[in-house]
Amino acid sequence: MFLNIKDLYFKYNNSKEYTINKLNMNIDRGDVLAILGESGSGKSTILRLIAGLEEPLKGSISLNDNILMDKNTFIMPENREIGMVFQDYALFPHMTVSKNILFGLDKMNKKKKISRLNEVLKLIDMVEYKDRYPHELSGGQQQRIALARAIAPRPSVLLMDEPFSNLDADLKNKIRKELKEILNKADITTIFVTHNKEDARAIANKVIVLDKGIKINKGLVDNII
Ligand SMILES: Nc1ncnc2c1ncn2[C@@H]1O[C@H](COP(=O)(O)OP(=O)(O)OP(=O)(O)O)[C@@H](O)[C@H]1O
Repeated sequence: MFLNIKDLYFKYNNSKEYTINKLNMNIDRGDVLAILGESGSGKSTILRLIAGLEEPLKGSISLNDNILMDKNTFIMPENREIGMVFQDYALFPHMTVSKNILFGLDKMNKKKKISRLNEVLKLIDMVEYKDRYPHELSGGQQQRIALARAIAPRPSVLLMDEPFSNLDADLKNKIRKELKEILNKADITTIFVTHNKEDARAIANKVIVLDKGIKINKGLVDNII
């Protein structure tokens, strides 16, 4: 297995109960996994734990045979090779599309950076938008830029928090299709969280269902929802 989470427990400082309660989860390379659950079930918290933005109380997380965290180890977020697309996209408003995407590529030399920038712009079909600012883009376009920025450094895993929550209902079908195509083309292992079964069905091949921080079901999308 590619990403392995074992007996993970987590609690926010001001909370009495575990937010994540003995979570076990595996994902294979190339999977697109949906974490499905109601508001407050702990979906975003799982992504933050995988990304290293929160520290679990107990358990372990490993990626591609490297331990990201266990009782002796804690790899910092910037060293985890994980890309994240936040619910509000978190684009830098004062930077153009190109600058936003280049931001994650600071370790590459200039020639490689430009070549990777052009590659991801083509992948998301937005070459002609490269000099625009985020406020000059639609919600769906901003989402694609956030996606391009996250995958530009070729992370091992892509995490997406509620990728459709900010989008117009009419646009949803189109954007679901686009996102699925981009993820297929980029061939990237992905975990995304959603409260919407249709989102999970449209994009994911596997799903886990979460209730109050506890995994209650898992499997192939076709068998579960
Ligand atoms: N920074 C925080 N401090 C304290 N409690 C928090 C914090 N962030 C989240 N929580 C609590 O942890 C629980 C899980 O939150 P989380 O955001 O992971 O849920 P979620 O399933 O992603 O919800 P939503 O679908 O509404 O985004 C909730 O009860 C929430 O109130």
